[in-house]
Amino acid sequence: MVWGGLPSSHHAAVPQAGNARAQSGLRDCAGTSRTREAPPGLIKMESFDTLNLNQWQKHYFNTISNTCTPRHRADAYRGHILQLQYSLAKSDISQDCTASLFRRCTEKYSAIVDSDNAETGLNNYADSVLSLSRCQKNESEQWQSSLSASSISKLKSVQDMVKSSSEASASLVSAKDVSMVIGKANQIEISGCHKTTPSSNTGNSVPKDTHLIASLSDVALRNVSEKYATDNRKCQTFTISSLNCLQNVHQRLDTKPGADETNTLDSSSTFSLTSSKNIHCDQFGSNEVSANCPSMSANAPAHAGQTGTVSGQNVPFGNHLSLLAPLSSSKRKMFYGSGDGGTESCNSTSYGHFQNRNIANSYQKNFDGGSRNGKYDGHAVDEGSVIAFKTAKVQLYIDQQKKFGNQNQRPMALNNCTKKSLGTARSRGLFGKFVSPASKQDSGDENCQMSAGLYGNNSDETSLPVDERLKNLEPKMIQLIMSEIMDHGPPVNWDDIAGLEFAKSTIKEIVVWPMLRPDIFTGLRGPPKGILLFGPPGTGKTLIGKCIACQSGATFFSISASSLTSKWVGEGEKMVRAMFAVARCHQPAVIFIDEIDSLLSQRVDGEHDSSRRIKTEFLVQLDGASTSADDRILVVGATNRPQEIDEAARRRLVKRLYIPLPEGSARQQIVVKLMSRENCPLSPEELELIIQHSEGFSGADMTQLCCEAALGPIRSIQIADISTITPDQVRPIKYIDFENAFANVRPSVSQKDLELYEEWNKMFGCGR
Ligand SMILES: Nc1ncnc2c1ncn2[C@@H]1O[C@H](COP(=O)(O)OP(=O)(O)OP(=O)(O)O)[C@@H](O)[C@H]1O
Ligand SMILES: [Mg+2]
Repeated sequence: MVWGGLPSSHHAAVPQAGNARAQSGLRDCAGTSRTREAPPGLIKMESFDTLNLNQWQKHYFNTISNTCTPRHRADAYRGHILQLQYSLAKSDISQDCTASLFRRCTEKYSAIVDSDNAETGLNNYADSVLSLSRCQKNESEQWQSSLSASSISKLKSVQDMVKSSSEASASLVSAKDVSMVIGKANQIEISGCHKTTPSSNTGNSVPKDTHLIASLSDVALRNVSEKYATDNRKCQTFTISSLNCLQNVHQRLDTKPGADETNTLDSSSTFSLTSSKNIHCDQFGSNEVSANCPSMSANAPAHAGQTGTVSGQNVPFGNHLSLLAPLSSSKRKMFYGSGDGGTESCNSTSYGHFQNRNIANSYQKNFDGGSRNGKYDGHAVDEGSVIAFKTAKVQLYIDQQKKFGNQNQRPMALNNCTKKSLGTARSRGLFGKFVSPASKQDSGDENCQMSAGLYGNNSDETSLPVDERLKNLEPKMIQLIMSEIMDHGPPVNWDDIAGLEFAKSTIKEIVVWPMLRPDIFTGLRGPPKGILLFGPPGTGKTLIGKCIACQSGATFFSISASSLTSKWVGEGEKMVRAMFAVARCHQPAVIFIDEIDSLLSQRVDGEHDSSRRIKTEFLVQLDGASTSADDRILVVGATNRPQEIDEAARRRLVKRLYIPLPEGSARQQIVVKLMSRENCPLSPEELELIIQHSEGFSGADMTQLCCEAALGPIRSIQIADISTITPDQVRPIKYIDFENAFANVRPSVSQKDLELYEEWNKMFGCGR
């Protein structure tokens, strides 16, 4: 065996026997019988080819040579390591031996690589670079940042801004420049351009009736940190520091007399801090301020106890702080929102409207401690949810979704009903702004957005449910029904309808009660699917429709036949389908079709195809294969031409109620009601005479008669005096005015027409 280049001292550790012995010797090199570790070069000859041997020897020589550079030695040890890996892979040496040798080689290798000694190590590259750089001239020591508070304040633009903001009575800080952080400590920190440091409770108390106005941040309030703790609430400390440099928000600490002292933030006095806890304002100019207050409130007077109020929403003190610059009233309104005044416990959190998402997000993000449920617009807000501004309608919709679920997607109730009108019954009136139904889809209209959200039409709220029944319908039609046709008229009561007792009681029986008690009105007692109100013009048919809308509690769709046929030429039947589909989603629903004769007139030869399709679709929807017996959709039609209605439609409008001309008592009711709002001291005899003279008048005629009589006193005034006379100088309405009015107002219904109605009522009517 030849161990090339190995020093004799190492030979003792070399296995002297053959291959097997050599292997066992290597394997035992870390064992007890041979305690001496084999040097890196101890590898049996037979396991190496010549090349490896040469390399090994070379490496070994390099490691022991004093003349070798650190780099050569490092290479040598790296070579040893590779050789060991190679030998281990070939099972030429034992694992124990490999581990031992590895450790030694690695240590030595690392010692060379990591050493920054220029003679023995390699880790000195940086030194040379640094020494090189040290030779270069470096001016960094002379450099100073210009971004210091003093240098910034010297800038002309900053000074101008400070000056203008000082002069301004209102702050320029907007909520969007303010952020809040809520931490665990019992502190609220409001930081402006200076670093915020919570102050200790060592400030001077604000004397009563003292008004301090501070100019807050010239850079606006960038960070408002609200630190809040669930525990130790009684000694919460609110710290407003670094206020001396805050130029833009005027803060008035207003200590008011009362059971507790009140501190008011915000120069417009809309935000107040009232708390039994301590409020400190440090560095407030030269003043230090602290005051004890019972609660914190916005737009609210001082409250004793733990609860503050944000615009009607009670806020547990310490859970909510929004430092507002005096905002414009609209912005402030948005910020505060309109709360419901509901009381929350001290462990819950209330939010007003957060005008700025950042605030809300920051607030929400950093909310720590206390109850996890808060209130938003009077509705629960879970922790983690992002508070974003929602309109009341959208919020109401969300609430109703929670309440009714997908089954009953009623939108919102107004006066116990939701009224929707299509076409003629729009509330915009004569001078209302034209709203294109098409453009509404893309507009930011709230209703539109809501309906888009409702029906999953490319809205932000795509997560909202899409009703299966609406999937095949055109979104624009659904949106039209949901938003463009919405109408909220003045509420109408049953008492507003004079006379017509039979019709009213029948409608209550058919419409109102089944809506209220659907569990009782089932089977044979189930309500009819259609009602027809027919009678002379001006007798109150449309009025009844409005009353149903308000009193039934159902979703109310008021649709004009002409709008179906004119606006959607060729698409009228789709519109009808969409209307029923939407109504089905909003059960119980009432579809009121005024002048139904124009929609469901008798089908004749040569009729336009589109109107025929509309009729067919309507009949199918009203009582067809696609209609479920459980659907609680009532169609109420009104017409003064009942004889023109198609017989198939007539059959489906099961209850056909005659709405006749008002009787004497009803006419008297109308006159008394209308005159009660005027200065009209009519005697009973005079009233009786008026009723006698108005035989054959419709309700509309009676209304017109009263309007005409009411003009009598005005006509008696000299034209020259019209411009100067005061309302109380106008004389009362007298009987003579009615007499004159009778000369101008005639009954609008002829006797011949009346006979036709009577006849039709006898044939098809359900009334007396
Ligand atoms: N029974 C009534 N009680 C009180 N007011 C009535 C009554 N009937 C009619 N009026 C008055 O007449 C006006 C018109 O009534 P309404 O529009 O309901 O008539 P209509 O039956 O629908 O007529 P048309 O068949 O021409 O549509 C009402 O706004 C109301 O002022
Ligand atoms: Mg009418």
